[in-house]
Amino acid sequence: MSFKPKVALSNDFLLQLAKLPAKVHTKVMKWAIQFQADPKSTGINYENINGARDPNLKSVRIDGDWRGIVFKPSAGDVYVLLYVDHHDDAYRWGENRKLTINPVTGAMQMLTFESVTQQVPEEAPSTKAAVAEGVVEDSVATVAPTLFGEMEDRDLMSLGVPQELLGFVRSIASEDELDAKQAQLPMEAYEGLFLVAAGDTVSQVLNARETRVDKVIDTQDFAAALATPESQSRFVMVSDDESMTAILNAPLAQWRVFLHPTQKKLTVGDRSGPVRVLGGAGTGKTVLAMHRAKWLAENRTEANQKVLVTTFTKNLAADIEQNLRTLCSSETFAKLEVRNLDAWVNAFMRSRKLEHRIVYDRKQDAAHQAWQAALAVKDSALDLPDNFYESELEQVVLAQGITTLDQYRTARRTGRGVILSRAKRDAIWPVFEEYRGQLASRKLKEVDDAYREVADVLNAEAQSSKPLYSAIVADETQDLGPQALRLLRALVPAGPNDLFFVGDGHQRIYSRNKAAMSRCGIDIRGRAKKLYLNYRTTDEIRRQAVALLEGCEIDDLDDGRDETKRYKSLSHGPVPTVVNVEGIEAAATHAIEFVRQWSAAQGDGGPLSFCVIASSEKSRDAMAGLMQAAGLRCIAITAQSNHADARDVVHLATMHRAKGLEFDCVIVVAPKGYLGIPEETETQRKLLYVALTRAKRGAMLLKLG
Ligand SMILES: Nc1ncnc2c1ncn2[C@@H]1O[C@H](COP(=O)(O)OP(=O)(O)OP(=O)(O)O)[C@@H](O)[C@H]1O
Repeated sequence: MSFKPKVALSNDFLLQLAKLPAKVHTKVMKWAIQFQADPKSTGINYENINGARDPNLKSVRIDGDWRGIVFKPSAGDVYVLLYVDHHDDAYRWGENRKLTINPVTGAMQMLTFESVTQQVPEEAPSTKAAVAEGVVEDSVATVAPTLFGEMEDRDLMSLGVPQELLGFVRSIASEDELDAKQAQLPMEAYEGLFLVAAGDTVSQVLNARETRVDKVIDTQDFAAALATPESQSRFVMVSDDESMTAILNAPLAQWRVFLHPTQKKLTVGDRSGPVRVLGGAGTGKTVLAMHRAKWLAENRTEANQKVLVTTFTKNLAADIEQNLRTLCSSETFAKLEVRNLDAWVNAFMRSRKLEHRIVYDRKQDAAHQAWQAALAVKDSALDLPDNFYESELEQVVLAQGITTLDQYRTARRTGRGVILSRAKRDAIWPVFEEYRGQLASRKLKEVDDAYREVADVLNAEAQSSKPLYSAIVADETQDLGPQALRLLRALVPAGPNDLFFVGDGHQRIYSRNKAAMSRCGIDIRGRAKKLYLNYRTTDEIRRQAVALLEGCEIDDLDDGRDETKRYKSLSHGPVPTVVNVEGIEAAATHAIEFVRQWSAAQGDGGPLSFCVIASSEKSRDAMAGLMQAAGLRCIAITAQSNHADARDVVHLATMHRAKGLEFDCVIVVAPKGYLGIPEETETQRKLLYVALTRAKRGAMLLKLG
């Protein structure tokens, strides 16, 4: 019996493919599809690479001067397409690479020999530029204190450090040096090392990763190595023309194919109950949520059921839906329902002939009148300002679903500042009662009340009707308040794979929606996970954004706290500029200059995407007018239109509307006051964090005086 050889592609190959001129791209694609079908074809001539570090790397002629580099071990039937380039460049690339298997984790790892070559400190000139394999370790360890010098080989390798890089890693003396060497390390090794540098033990890291290192590894078995989540974060096995074509056609959509090992582990397999995944901006939470939803739809959803994928913002839901459409087959997509929670609750109420409309803004129209009428009944002897009543309504009455005076008398009011005696509560309550009455007479309902009442309906029907959904996947969980979480809890019966939440306390921009999952009937104990690596933003932008949150408390969506220390970015770029400007005209001048400079620097590398992110619709529109007058095409991102991927325009968005989106470059325009005393400007600072972290490459913060 003959088996088809295993064929895989590397992420480097795809990145390189994306850079090729269109004509060559087509030829390489055609060749790669044939190669996938039969890598043993007599038409493929594998040539040795003289001076190669790895005898298993071969060169193959694709067309004219173009060469592919393929991994073809002497034993076993595995072929990996690693790289493509002009003849000389491809050979040079191949000479300096080696594909190995980590003897502890079993992961396939690509070594670059420039990185294995050590620059040893001046004190040890005799070993300068020695190769790491066994040579440098002792000399380095004695020269200066290092971060990982004391660690056992096995511990380092279990974090993902290749055996050949043990000396290289042991020489690292500071976190900055580790960051500078990031590109030379496998992703899992870099991540493991910075977590250890931040204070985690090796077993904490391995437990959190759900990685077992007690198996015997055959370091020649590349077929087995390809099956590890670490290998799959950089290599993908391709078994038919169709999947090969799909991958080659979108070489830059790496998120579809190469998941971070933690993303991969959380995507597949059963979980015994609700899962919560935390991660700073750009750590791939939405990507994970989409892959998990796909897996649940394909594997744990009956024919007449669906997976509900939900989030807070309407235009982010539209974005997710569009991406899921391309990620999934049509059969799978048919088992998904993507909708922001407000829209979902609205549709449910209509389907049940509940005629109330939902109040989204208490400052407008009928809701405003209702609120004013309610304030009119307040007890002036209490001497409490109007905004006290509004925050009490949002943070206590609506958040906790309080509907009677008795409940209000005993309500938790932690963090509210003002202490209220029973008599005062009795005097305040009529305002809230009046407000609900005023709303009801106008056929209106606060959104939290709508969530609560729908949850009550669902709970009452739970025994008698089949659940609508097999599972729920929620993005932006930090902006779903307690009643929203209770509603999600009521939508699926408690059990394996029921609820999957991703979110980030740094991005909590609706402070009224602060909720602890455990107090909403959602128990995540043993299923609380984290993503650490920022795939979107340069580390320079990430640091700048994080610095703005100094002094702010970041929660973990439950009763604990998150911290910023353990997050890192994979890419680097210029430090964002922060400029004080007087007036919107000056802000527009800086923004125009920024767009022109970045566009000029990009040359013919393809247009960049830009977004001006403003603190209000008014300043967004003023910036649009001024930039348009200077000849730049501008387009506003609204709840209805979300063309964030268009590249020949400058997008403009409010901070709330920009959530979840991303652009090459971002210009943030905010009043200086946003950076006032941290305790008083937490929400504003989080808005700035969200806005800045929308940028992939360049960012500027304009502080309006
Ligand atoms: N495994 C991956 N490989 C390559 N790119 C990835 C991967 N995961 C995520 N990305 C990319 O990183 C960027 C951020 O991903 P995503 O939007 O999922 O992050 P997020 O944590 O939801 O961000 P935020 O909370 O800031 O909105 C996107 O461009 C996405 O395509």
